[in-house]
Amino acid sequence: MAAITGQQFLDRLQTHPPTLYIDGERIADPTTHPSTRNMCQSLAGLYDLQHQPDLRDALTYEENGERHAISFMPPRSKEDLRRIAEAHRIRANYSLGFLGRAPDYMNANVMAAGMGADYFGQCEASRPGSERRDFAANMRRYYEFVRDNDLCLTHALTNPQVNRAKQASEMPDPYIALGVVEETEEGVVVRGARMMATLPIADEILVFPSTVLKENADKSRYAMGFGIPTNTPGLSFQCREPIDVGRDPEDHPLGSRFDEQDAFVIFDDVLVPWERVFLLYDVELANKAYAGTDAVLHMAYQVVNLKIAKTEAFLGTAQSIVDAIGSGQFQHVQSKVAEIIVMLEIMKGLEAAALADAEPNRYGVMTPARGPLDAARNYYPANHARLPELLQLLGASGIIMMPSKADREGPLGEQIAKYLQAGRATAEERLKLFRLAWDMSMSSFAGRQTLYERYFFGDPVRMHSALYEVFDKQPYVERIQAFLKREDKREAVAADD
Ligand SMILES: Cc1cc2c(cc1C)N(C[C@H](O)[C@H](O)[C@H](O)COP(=O)(O)OP(=O)(O)OC[C@H]1O[C@@H](n3cnc4c(N)ncnc43)[C@H](O)[C@@H]1O)c1[nH]c(=O)[nH]c(=O)c1N2
Ligand SMILES: O=C(O)Cc1ccc(O)cc1
Repeated sequence: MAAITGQQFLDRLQTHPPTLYIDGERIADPTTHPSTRNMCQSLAGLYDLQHQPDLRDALTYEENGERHAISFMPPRSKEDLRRIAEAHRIRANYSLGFLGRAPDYMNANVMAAGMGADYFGQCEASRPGSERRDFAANMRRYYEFVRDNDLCLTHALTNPQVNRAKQASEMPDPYIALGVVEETEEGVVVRGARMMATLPIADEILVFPSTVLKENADKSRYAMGFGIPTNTPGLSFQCREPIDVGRDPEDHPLGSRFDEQDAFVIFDDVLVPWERVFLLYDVELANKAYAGTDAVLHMAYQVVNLKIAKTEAFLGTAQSIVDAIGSGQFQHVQSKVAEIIVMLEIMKGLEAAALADAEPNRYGVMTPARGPLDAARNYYPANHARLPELLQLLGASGIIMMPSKADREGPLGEQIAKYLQAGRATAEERLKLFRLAWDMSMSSFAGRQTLYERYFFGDPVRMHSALYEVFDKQPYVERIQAFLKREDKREAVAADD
């Protein structure tokens, strides 16, 4: 198989549904359940893009006579990276950048991990040469399996938020955090939970090392990496309250389409077959897994392109509001739109710098530069919340006074058409626009987005610390030291009389 169609995605999900629970109910078929079916359709639409004749070349690449999604392509040159970025942006525009975890993100993860599979071979529990316990071979095969079947992946890294002052082993129960219970002939049995998996409507879950395991020991039952089907026995996804509440897309233009869901993941003695194990017990390897394979950089490259598309959507919406209500001559209004332009140009500049300074990594994969990507993934979470705030400031009461489609078609329809028209738009056009602005800035969909942007790449506090640790500050310290020691010549120049 190769790049799949939307229908193939839906068929697969219907025949192998993940064990999802929403509001106390087991979801037998996510493709038809009211809380999840629209999201399934949106994902199907995203898969269909790669078969659209005008996009096929941009979104897929050929390998061994098959066409695969381009986000699986190991970039070998800057031109490859540029093509991947273009595909990320095309796919991001499908959701105006509001689908945080479209499959491209995890595709970038498994591509980089697959290319850097030797990293996992260093694990002491790995048995190179053995058919099932060779972790490097397992990681390589898993990448090919995911690519060849165009699988949709979710992932879960963090432990339950029980007590952040304690290590996993110090919790009230040793299996609150996900841990290995035993090894068997077939694989490892794991028990416990992971806090967050966005897009549980997926074929597989990748359980990778928790961002930073604070274990004191070198070896830990909590250090692990594996990938298994989302319908594996013993695995359950407790979903959060749905945001898609069945409203017309005209009323909830984003929430009715792109509720990607977030789930708490429970592993009730789940057997992970040996051939799906990539890392075990090794705390140091676990803590560095994303950096050691450069997966974090390829994921960040997808992210920076996605956030460019999202910022462009905020800019387009902001300016449409300004145009609709005729506020563009006010200087503070111009200044607010200019703020979005500045954010956009910063993100575009960082993306361009990451590409310009890309270099092949130790596995021969052309890898975007770390510095600009680290800047982007620290900058955007800190500044994103200003974007919905700016829409609120520009739209004011218009963002709340938005009769629905049913209202427009109801007894007050004529009055609504008259009083809620805009200087340069009919009431219908104006209300559709303001509904979008509301879903970007005010609704529960927007609220979840704001939290997502703050945390999806990790805790910003610890990300800043990590940047502080890795960034080489010494040359700048030395420059200042040299300046402080400089003794300039101070003789007066003789006056020229
Ligand atoms: C909407 C959404 C969606 C997702 C995710 C989050 C959200 C909000 N995440 C999880 C994300 O990786 C996670 O939120 C961050 O890593 C932060 O971890 P916690 O949420 O557990 O906060 P945590 O509980 O660690 O922090 C809470 C507060 O305590 C502070 N704190 C805690 N420990 C600290 C320490 N040691 N030092 C300093 N400060 C500390 C933090 O700074 C913060 O203010 C996720 N993950 C994933 O694996 N897959 C996914 O798909 C998603 N999806
Ligand atoms: O934990 C990391 O080091 C990188 C990372 C962060 C978020 C994520 O979703 C995947 C990887």
